[in-house]
Amino acid sequence: MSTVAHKPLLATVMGERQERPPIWIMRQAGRYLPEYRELRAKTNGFLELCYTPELAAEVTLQPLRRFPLDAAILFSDILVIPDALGQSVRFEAGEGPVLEPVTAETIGQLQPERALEHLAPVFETLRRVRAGLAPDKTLIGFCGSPWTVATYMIGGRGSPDQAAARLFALRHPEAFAALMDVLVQTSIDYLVAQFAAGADVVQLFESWALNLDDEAFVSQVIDPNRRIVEGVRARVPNAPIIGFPRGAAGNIAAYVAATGVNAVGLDYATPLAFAAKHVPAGFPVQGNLDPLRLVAGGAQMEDRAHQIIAAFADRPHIFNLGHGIVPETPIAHVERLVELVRNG
Ligand SMILES: Cc1c2[nH]c(c1CCC(=O)O)Cc1[nH]c(c(CCC(=O)O)c1C)Cc1[nH]c(c(CCC(=O)O)c1C)Cc1[nH]c(c(C)c1CCC(=O)O)C2
Repeated sequence: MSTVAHKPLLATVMGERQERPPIWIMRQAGRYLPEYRELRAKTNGFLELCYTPELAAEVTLQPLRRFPLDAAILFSDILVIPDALGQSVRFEAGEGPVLEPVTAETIGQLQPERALEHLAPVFETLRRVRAGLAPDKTLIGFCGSPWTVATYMIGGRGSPDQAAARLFALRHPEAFAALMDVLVQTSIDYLVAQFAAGADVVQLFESWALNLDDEAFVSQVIDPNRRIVEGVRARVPNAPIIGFPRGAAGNIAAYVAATGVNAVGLDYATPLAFAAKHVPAGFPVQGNLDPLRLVAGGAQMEDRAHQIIAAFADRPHIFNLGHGIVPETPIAHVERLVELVRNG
């Protein structure tokens, strides 16, 4: 009889409090690591790296060779979905992603029927990572949530206030609904295939959950995320799902109550006392150290990390940053943080 290895991070997502919080770091594979920069310099572009399973699997595992993290996260990007739908997506050095914006007229030209085949290398990456990962480590897959992906598809790039997409949703409600339908359905298929390829947990990155009034928050964030959770669970019963609605602020309780996610990621601007009060007792949380405290290190990092651990000591808690690690982060600070979370 084979025994299934205990995965502390997966167990925490499923509602089991651990002796010490398991830890992973958003964007843990990336430019703060010299071995990532070295490998990246040998590729022709960021998307090529995402679509080359041998290299993407290697990059996924790099942070786990350095730090005793509890999870690996698939190395890919949320913008492989628009790319798979046939939209032009480029990553310009120093500029971030640049897309050819969709319009009310061109949304009908997206090609959801070709998306999964285009994403086949991602599933191969997951199978390779699974094979190279210790049995007690959790493998996290992910996708961008529909609203966040739509902000890039409509605006053509990142923006401080997502004005282009917010206005589009108000002026072209039917075209916007059609776009969200395509994104919801493609994301369900994509996540189901990630589970089939070995993911233990998936995270929905709703990085632009801010700047929405509460009506738009329901229609643009809560409803699409709930549809994804329901659609995935219809095909993968009890699928473990973390939602990360960055900037949800006062909408956090509604997000938790209505989407059906198992655990909620908190951004670093969410007050600890607010989260403790408004996320129901016993509900798993993830977060939420300011990434700049990890850059600064020392007492600024350590004291706050202890506060976060204490604030969530009475519930299942996954330690993480409140947003992605930044390239300037010293590796020694990451070592110290992981050590502190594991051993105090
Ligand atoms: C909004 C968003 C994107 N991508 C992602 C989000 C949601 C999370 C968040 O809010 O940070 C998610 C993402 N992007 C990447 C991962 C890999 C897994 C991980 O280690 O967490 C994940 C989970 C790799 C990446 N995605 C990107 C890089 C850097 C590209 C490079 O190596 O040149 C990496 C390692 C590029 C990217 N991709 C995106 C932007 C805005 C940029 C440019 C900004 C930047 O460079 O940091 C879109």
